[in-house]
Amino acid sequence: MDVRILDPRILDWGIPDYQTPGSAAVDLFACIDAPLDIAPQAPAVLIGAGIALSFDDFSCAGLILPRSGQGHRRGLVLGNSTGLIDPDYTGEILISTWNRNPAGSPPLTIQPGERIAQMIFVPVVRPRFGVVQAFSRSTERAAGGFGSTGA
Ligand SMILES: O=c1ccn([C@H]2C[C@H](O)[C@@H](COP(=O)(O)OP(=O)(O)OP(=O)(O)O)O2)c(=O)[nH]1
Repeated sequence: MDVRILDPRILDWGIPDYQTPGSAAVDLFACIDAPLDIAPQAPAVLIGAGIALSFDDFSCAGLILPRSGQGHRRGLVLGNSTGLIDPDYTGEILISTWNRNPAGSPPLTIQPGERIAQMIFVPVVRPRFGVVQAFSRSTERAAGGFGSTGA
């Protein structure tokens, strides 16, 4: 996969980490010029990750996820819950950054180069839909969900 480095500071912040063995994810850095305050419950802010990708083919996509520590401990999560990077997208990867803490909490300050999210790559399956009136195969679960099997 080709990557364009749109912000040269990425090279100092850790592009070698993109190949860390054992890590499933690529950390994404906040490419901002100065510390950025994000108020609790304010509309999500788009922060550039300083990279653009060219996927080798359309069999893979990227998913942007929160970092556990940032989200659980600090309250810094994604305004879109999960970001989907389509394999035909060649623009800068953007991180929808949201402070989920209660109104009245102090703002969260994002530092330039801070790792605010992470991205994984997943295979894409493209099932061919055949439109039917009823399914020919039955299952034990059928339409049961949302706790239908117990707590
Ligand atoms: O967190 C994100 C989510 C999306 N994108 C980029 C890559 C993605 O391929 C494109 C479109 O995202 P998506 O398909 O989720 O957006 P949409 O709201 O469905 O708009 P579109 O009509 O552009 O598909 O925006 C990001 O950079 N970061």
